[in-house]
Amino acid sequence: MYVVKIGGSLLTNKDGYCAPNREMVRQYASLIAKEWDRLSGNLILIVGGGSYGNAVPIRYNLKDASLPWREQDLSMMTVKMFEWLSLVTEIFREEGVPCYPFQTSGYVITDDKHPLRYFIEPVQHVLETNVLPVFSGDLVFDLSRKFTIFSSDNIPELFVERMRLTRVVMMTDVEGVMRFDQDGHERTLIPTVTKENFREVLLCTGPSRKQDITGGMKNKLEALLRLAERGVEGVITSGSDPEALLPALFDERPAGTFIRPWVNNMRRQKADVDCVFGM
Ligand SMILES: Nc1ncnc2c1ncn2[C@@H]1O[C@H](COP(=O)(O)OP(=O)(O)OP(=O)(O)O)[C@@H](O)[C@H]1O
Ligand SMILES: C=C(C)CCOP(=O)(O)O
Repeated sequence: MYVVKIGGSLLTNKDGYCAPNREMVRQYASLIAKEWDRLSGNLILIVGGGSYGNAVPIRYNLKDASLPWREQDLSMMTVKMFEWLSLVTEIFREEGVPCYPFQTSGYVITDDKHPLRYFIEPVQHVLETNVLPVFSGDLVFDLSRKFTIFSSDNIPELFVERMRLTRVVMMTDVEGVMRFDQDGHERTLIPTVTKENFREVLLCTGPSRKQDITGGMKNKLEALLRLAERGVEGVITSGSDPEALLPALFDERPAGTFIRPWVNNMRRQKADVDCVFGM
């Protein structure tokens, strides 16, 4: 099973308000349509929040339940997110990819931002039907915080216990995880993240330079590190050319930053997991 997250920085104008880049969505849809025989039943798609997921909570004070939000606005994150998921589903359908959108607050409950209970069985049915499951972040209900904003970067971890994930690819608006020189001008790509260097690489990551409330590159890398210690390969790479998707999914050493797992997925059992990062 492969999971690809296409960043909101690619599929929307991230500094706007609910401003989709329909042409980019269509290009990804058409590429996946061409490869559908190979991908159907093996691929889960996640779309980033972009100017939906990161702008709506600011407009309606829903970034955090401690803010003065209004009850009549509680629905707005989910309504707008599902508008975005529906648009993606519609474009994929027009291009010949059968999709099914999942609304995240309907199947996940968190406690202090961490997923506590979630129901993945319907996703397995969608995959068995050779339909592409499509996910996004959302406002989700939280036992200790009332609600929280759940990033699309954290969706892949919901599948790891139930499915044998091979690789999770995150396509975004930079080449991968970059290291900046001291005056912040020169930057070089970090090609590989391992059990040995992940602490140092994490120090290079930070928030997004665009409108973003979920932690930018840092949250992305942390999510992929937790997956690495469950035996899942991770890739962070540029998706400004949608043609980069297939090599990112299938090449042994894809462009961008490769996060090499430090347990063997094939033999992985709970007790085997060598957790040095966070699970
Ligand atoms: N070390 C780093 N290397 C590369 N980018 C970094 C680094 N640290 C922070 N960033 C920022 O992280 C951004 C990518 O994260 P961001 O969450 O904005 O992307 P996305 O996943 O495409 O969007 P969305 O979260 O809306 O889906 C980059 O554009 C950059 O501004
Ligand atoms: C999508 C929501 C609700 C939050 C933001 O999501 P992300 O930009 O995909 O991390």
